[in-house]
Amino acid sequence: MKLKILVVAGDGIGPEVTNEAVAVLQDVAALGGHEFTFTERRIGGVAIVQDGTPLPADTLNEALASDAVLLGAVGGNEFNSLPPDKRPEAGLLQLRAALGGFANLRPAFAFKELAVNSPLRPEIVDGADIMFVRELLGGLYFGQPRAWDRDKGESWNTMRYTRDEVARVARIAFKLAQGRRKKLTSVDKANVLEVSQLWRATVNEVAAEFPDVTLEHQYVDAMAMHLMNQPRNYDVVLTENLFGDILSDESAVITGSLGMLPSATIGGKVDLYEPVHGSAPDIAGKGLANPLGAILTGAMILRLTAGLEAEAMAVRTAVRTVLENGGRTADLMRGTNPQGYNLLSTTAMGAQVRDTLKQILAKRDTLV
Ligand SMILES: NC(=O)c1ccc[n+]([C@@H]2O[C@H](COP(=O)([O-])OP(=O)(O)OC[C@H]3O[C@@H](n4cnc5c(N)ncnc54)[C@H](O)[C@@H]3O)[C@@H](O)[C@H]2O)c1
Ligand SMILES: CC(C)[C@H](C(=O)O)[C@@H](O)C(=O)O
Ligand SMILES: [Mg+2]
Repeated sequence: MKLKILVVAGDGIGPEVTNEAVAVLQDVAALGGHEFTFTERRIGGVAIVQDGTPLPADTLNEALASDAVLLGAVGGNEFNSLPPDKRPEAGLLQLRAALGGFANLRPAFAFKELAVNSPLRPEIVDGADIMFVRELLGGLYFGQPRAWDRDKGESWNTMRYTRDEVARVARIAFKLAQGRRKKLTSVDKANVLEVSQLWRATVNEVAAEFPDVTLEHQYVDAMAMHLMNQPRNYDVVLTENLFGDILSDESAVITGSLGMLPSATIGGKVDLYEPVHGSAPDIAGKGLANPLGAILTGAMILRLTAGLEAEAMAVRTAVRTVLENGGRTADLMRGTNPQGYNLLSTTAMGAQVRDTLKQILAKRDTLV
């Protein structure tokens, strides 16, 4: 099959981790006789410096002409004094809005090999497998008005949702739950916010279309606690933009590292793929970044945009096998006795995944 992928590697560890994801996808294409083409464009801080804007028109045009966009990360400390609409992060928000994907799927899967990395007890995290569905185009991120009136010493952001915006993302979450363990937890703050009351009422309405799915509601503050106490209780977790941002990073505690988390954004003109983590300025350029979140994001491209389910599974199996064999980036060493593990750089981890993947795909071909 043919696939045109735009790579916007961005800032910090973005280029380091996307390089590894692209190399994995190139191997999948070569071994399977698929034609994947990769184009690179600038976004974020690197684009501010070189083009004067965090989302150059040329990047956006290329994105709109692609089947999928793979983003590394944006942001850096040198931009911290800029107002939000001028920062590298603004380029990412503009890209998300232009591509139109509103359902951001953030799976948090606890590989059992990494249970020891979690500060939670292994018996709590082992087997946890949550699909967060984060609404990505509404809420405080995009609501108007937004401003900081320096003279008055007052600032505003607006949390706004329409019924249709909630219903369309809820339908995606219910459909995902139907294909999984048939449980949906919708997270809001309906005890305080009108927006959350509309959210909850709309989710209840949509639930009537999916009678086989069990729906429960949780307040976001309690959910932050439940996630740590009993992560295995959750299947699909649906929530609005900012709550989803926060809870998905929290789920890094379950998976052992933020560097393990992939994401895919669907429902728009072009699918957008990004690991959940940011540009990690504290470790950028040192070969310390864990590329597995980006590589698993590549697997989501294979599954969701390319429809190559077996190849997506093979990538995941390759990741698991490398972990089983003791391969660890530095972030995955935390909490472990280093003996018995191989400390790998970003590129060495990518290479191990690819070597293992080649073996898996070669075996599969002999079986077919
Ligand atoms: N999608 C994105 O582009 C995105 C997402 C989140 C944050 N950001 C931006 O990134 C910048 C840094 O933000 P932050 O430090 O709060 O969050 P971060 O996700 O960049 O890093 C948080 C912590 O996790 C570690 N970490 C993150 N990814 C890792 C990986 N792959 N391997 C190993 N360790 C990893 C970092 O070293 C750091 O200690 C900010 O400008 C922020 O706005 C961008
Ligand atoms: C960088 C920022 C705009 C982004 C978000 O808040 O959506 C990030 O934290 C994420 O989780 O993708
Ligand atoms: Mg985030």
